[in-house]
Amino acid sequence: MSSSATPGLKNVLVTGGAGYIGSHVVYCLQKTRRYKVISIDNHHNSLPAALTRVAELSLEELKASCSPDEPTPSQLESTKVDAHTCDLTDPASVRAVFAKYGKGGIWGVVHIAAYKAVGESTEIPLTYYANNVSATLSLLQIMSEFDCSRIVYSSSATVYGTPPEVPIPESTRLKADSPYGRTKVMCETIIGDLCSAEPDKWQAISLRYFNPAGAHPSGRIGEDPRGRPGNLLPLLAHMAVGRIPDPLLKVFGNDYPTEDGTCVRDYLHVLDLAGGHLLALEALEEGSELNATAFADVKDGKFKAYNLGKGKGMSVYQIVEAMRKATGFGYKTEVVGRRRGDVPALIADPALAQKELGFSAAHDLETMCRDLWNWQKKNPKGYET
Ligand SMILES: O=c1ccn([C@@H]2O[C@H](COP(=O)(O)OP(=O)(O)O[C@H]3O[C@H](CO)[C@H](O)[C@H](O)[C@H]3O)[C@@H](O)[C@H]2O)c(=O)[nH]1
Repeated sequence: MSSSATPGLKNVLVTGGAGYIGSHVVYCLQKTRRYKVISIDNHHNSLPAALTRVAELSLEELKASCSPDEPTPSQLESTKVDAHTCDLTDPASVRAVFAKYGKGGIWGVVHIAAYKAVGESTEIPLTYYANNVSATLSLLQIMSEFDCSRIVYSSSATVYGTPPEVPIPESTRLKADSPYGRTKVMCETIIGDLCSAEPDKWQAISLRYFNPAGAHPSGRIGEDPRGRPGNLLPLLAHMAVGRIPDPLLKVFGNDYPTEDGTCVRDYLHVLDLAGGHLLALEALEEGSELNATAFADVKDGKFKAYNLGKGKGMSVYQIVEAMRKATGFGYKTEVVGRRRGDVPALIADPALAQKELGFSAAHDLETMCRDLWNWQKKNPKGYET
């Protein structure tokens, strides 16, 4: 063990720790007081301030929960993040982070960092393959060198492309429609192959995210996209807070085979999504109950993929209405042509994650929109405020 070990805490490396999902995952890990988080982020689409806020929030919550007693040194340590600004495509700097903790010093990895814009990936595919696939390969090689062989991988509903049916079970064939989606399929394949090749060493869980939204209810951490948001909920939040001149929501198509003609997605609260990562990490703990359940039926290496969604679809118009209620803003909409790459409906079948991990996306749409608006109101310019 390295000198960087804190008794009672497992060291977990989170890639993309300062991002929207990463920061909420780090918060959830810290809340257990069982992990010490190390973060790697290149700040391509995030700011270091996110992790400063997470650490402050965790410390405040810890002190409040201990009071009148003082937190223990291990509890205090769990609220700190060892944050590194480095790029996963640069093996030397990633290796230096692992070297700091030594062989076996990092217990597991939550690998979130990736480029994620579907449209952009069709324009610059090589950048996506390099940043998402090559970087993952390099990370796995470095993990192997340092005897770290537990990984929770951030995948996406995009791996299903246009699914033959909704809700979508994990057994659905993978057939991504974009370079971005194919990077996710490739990384799942690589990780699965590794688990098959060395079944006594590697264990991995891939989490296929549906559409995360919302923010921590404190309004201290949330989504802070650079420039004009491309995704629906942050765009509506930016409109309501006055960041978009002449706000007009372009609805990408109302001629889909859905109830109101607009696309349907499965939106879930980001804290529910982040909680799924905790369950996945627990399932990678040898001897744990979740470990036994998750891998009970696995024959060819310990690799498992789970959908993280609510199992409930919402149309674009339903989302606009929910945000109108949350913000009081009078959204104007205009129907335009379909957006390239959009599919009519993506709804998770979350039964497997519920049964094997005990996962539940408990927050409702109203809470999701309220928390998103609370974050946006308090931070009209995001972390730059
Ligand atoms: O200005 C807008 C923006 C979005 N939409 C619609 O709103 C819905 C949701 O769109 P988002 O861009 O918010 O989300 P997507 O489902 O397209 O994308 C999400 O899911 C993808 C997988 O399907 C990827 O993982 C991606 O990174 C992630 O943001 C879609 O029907 C889209 O057509 C509009 O009508 N107008």
